[in-house]
Amino acid sequence: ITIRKKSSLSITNWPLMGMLPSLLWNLSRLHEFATEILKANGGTFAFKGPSFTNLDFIVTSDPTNVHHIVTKNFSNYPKGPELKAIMAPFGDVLFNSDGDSWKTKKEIVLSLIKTAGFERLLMTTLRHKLADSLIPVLDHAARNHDDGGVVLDLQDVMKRFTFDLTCLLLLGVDTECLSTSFPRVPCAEAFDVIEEAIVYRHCVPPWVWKLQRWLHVGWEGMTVKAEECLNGFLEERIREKMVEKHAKGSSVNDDGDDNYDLLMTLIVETERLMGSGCCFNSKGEKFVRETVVSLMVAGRDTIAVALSWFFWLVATNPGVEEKILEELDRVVVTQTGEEKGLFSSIEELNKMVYLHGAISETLRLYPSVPYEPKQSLEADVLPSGHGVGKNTRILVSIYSMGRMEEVWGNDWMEFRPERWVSERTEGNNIINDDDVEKKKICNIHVPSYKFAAFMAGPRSCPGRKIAFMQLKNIASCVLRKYKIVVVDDHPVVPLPSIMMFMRYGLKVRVSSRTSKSK
Ligand code: HEM
Repeated sequence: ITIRKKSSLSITNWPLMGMLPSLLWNLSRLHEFATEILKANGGTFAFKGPSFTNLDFIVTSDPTNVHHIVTKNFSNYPKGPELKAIMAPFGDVLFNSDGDSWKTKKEIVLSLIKTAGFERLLMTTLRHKLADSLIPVLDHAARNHDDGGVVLDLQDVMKRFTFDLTCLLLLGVDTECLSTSFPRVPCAEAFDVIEEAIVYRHCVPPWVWKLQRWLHVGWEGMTVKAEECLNGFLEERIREKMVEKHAKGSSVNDDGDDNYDLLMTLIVETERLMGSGCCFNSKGEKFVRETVVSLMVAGRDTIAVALSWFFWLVATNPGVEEKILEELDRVVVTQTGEEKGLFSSIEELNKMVYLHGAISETLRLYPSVPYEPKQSLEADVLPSGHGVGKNTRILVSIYSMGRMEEVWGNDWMEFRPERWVSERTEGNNIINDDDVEKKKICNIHVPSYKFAAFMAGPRSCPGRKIAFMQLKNIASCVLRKYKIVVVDDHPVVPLPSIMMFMRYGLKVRVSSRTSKSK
């Protein structure tokens, strides 16, 4: 794929200030601005910061460059020390680790989530949380629909839902953020404050936030308190589990896959790595806590924002909504004692090919993680011909990658799940168009350096399968039960952030599909 240079759109490189004025001017529409610049410059652009700072970086959306950076020359492009400092409020987590520390953490994380036990735990926890919290909240909103209706911020609902779900999966405790009273939950709020602090640190020179942290003022002052709150919450859970482990003695983890306990497994694995009883000291406890935080960061907001964009795209594309509902009517057949279609089995999820396409299409246009930061170790030359100096910051714009005409065609701006669906006929027989039995409908595979929502190479997302299981189950349950209507004139735009949040949330009204409003 060669990305053609479209026009001469460029950014003025001012003496002393470099290109910073244009960047600041366009900050509120950062993703769009980056995409315009990248399209006009063949997919790669060298940004010059003010001459008195160290703010130069290269931004790219060129799949060939991305393949080079994240796979072929992976060892030359770690996350780098700057990201580590920026993300320090979460601790020494997987996302900001490099080298051996990353390998150890990754191995442990994979041993926790790539198991049949975890998959089963996910399915039962999801079923329980859908029935006990998401549906009651949406039912409550739908009951008042005829009286003008309750306006819900669906993004907030999804964030609360995924926080509860993640804590249940990882720690075995229900934080109950999502209920009709929309309570304030300190550990969830602390998590949000830390995330915002990380965005803030990306935007100001390091000496500013370091000084603020030292003085305990501004965002940094709030962040110190938030870290204490989140760490206190996690440490309490870890200590409880340690006590349980010692009470159980050698029978620990004898429950098999049916009663998988992720925190217990993590403690056992940590002790195997660092020695028995290590989780009672600060080093072992820190390792366990940081592994839990890594999985909270990985699996909470990524899912919440993907669902928010999905519901918005579906609500504003009635043709797509109709096709998803048709597919769900066809494939959701099990009657498990509860309402039909409330919760789907793995076999049913696998048959939701069009829904899978709609979710992939959502992530193409609105990837939960819009940028992937890297920093070169040594000088290099990218396949596009751009020179990379030693210690140069690189930003892969995943958002712009989903909008490149050369990759997605000239209808790249359209939300078209059909892009991801292939209808092959079985055998060589020419078949009738409506001979569905013989038609093999499946999803089209797009290489991960083109569809980069889950990134590519050794650091690609190991939670992709789990993510689709969650997204499809939540999406199918909600769509079958409720019609979602976005409030008139509600502005839906991305927040320029490390996560693809909607700036003003997603204000909607919901009505029950079983009532007259279907
Ligand atoms: C829509 C959902 C999701 C999306 C779009 C997504 C996307 C990504 C991306 C882009 C990365 C690379 C980030 C980086 O290197 O900075 C990543 C890494 C990762 N993801 Fe996901 N993710 C999703 C859900 C999940 C879930 C549900 C889990 C686990 C339960 C998970 C676990 C991880 C882990 C552990 C990493 C770190 C990999 C490493 O550094 O080697 N993700 N994800």
